Amino acid sequence: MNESIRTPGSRETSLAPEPPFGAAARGTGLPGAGPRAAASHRPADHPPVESGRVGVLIVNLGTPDGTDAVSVRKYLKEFLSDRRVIEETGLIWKLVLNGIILRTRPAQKGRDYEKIWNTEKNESPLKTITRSQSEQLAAALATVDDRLVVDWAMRYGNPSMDSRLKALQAQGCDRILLVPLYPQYAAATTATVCDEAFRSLMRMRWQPTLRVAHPWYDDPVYIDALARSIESELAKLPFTPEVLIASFHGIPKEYFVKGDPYYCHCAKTHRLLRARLGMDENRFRLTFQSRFGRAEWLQPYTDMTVKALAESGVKSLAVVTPGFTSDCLETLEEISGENAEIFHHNGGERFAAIPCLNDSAPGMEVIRAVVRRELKGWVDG
Ligand SMILES: C=CC1=C(C)c2cc3[nH]c(cc4nc(cc5[nH]c(cc1n2)c(C)c5CCC(=O)O)C(CCC(=O)O)=C4C)c(C)c3C=C
Ligand SMILES: [Fe+2]
Ligand SMILES: [Fe+2]
Repeated sequence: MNESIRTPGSRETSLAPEPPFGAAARGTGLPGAGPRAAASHRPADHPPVESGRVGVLIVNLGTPDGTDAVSVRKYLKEFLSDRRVIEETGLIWKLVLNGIILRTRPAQKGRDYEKIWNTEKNESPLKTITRSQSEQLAAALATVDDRLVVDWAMRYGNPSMDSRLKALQAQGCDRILLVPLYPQYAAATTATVCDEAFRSLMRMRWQPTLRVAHPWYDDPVYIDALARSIESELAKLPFTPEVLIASFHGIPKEYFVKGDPYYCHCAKTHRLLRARLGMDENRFRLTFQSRFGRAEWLQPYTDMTVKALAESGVKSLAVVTPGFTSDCLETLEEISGENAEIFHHNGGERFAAIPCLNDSAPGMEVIRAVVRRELKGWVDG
């Protein structure tokens, strides 16, 4: 282990429990200084306590457990009942949700999920990729400090945040870094991860100390990884696209008007990436996808831009989705499927969807850089 690294478990003062239960227990025999379990002087009626480890929990949005309508309905109900996602909570919305959306959308979306499903693992790509990111991060951090424990969870569906936070605590993590896997902050994504974490902590007597990673929309490591990935993907294409679109998931315009920084974060990512790629605004466009419902969302809309470009005579187009840490329904079906079709249907000829950073080498560089930065003061090295 790196001698220069000091983590909480290496400090005498963090041993648990101190008097009145008597002298603190020594190490448990696990590598390094932690975790430690209070044993020798613990009163018989006090439960064993482990501490001294540092958890890192990466959290993605969520996904259904299966493509059948029942699984998709369960997932959509949890997702669309979250007030951070749908801020409208009145009776009319409840009637629309239960009477229309949850009756029709699960079967439709189930068919879309079937098109992209990872049949080998029987799960969605979002889950496969998030697990791999967690495993690769764990392997990288194992060489930094053996008290670090890495895990992954989904905000909606499985594995739940509550179950993984409890599992980290049971392994002795009394400090946990939460990493919502969204480079751009939005209340509908980042804030709801925090809400859920604290809901889980509300039920704990001894809460771990929690840190939340700052969004990395303008981090040079992220911009550089995106640029390198785009350049290498474009180099593989048999054509040079006349236009490149950076398509981000949208949010209702009203959320932006009320003060959500999401639009500004996306615009900044796009501006920095455009400068890094040396493209002008006509060649590299910013758009927003995945509109839901009748209200106005952030504009320009991806599908309408794709259609307008094709109609205006653009024959070759590439779309990159920098706001998604992993490929998912919104990139694999909506962009590679629906938007490619819109482009071809309106006169476009060559369309390419550039993969997300996923668990690629540049993608892992970004996650590692974010985690190492946010762990400072807890784990330095
Ligand atoms: C209805 C409101 C929605 C808001 C606001 C919203 C914001 C938002 N979502 C993502 C990332 C993802 N969304 C995904 C799917 C998805 N999103 C919504 C709705 C809102 N999203 C729905 C209903 C769905 C499910 C599919 C559907 O029924 O259309 C996914 C993909 C999940 C998967 O399983 O692959 C991601 C990822 C962000 C980043 C965001 C705000 C910034
Ligand atoms: Fe979404
Ligand atoms: Fe969509």
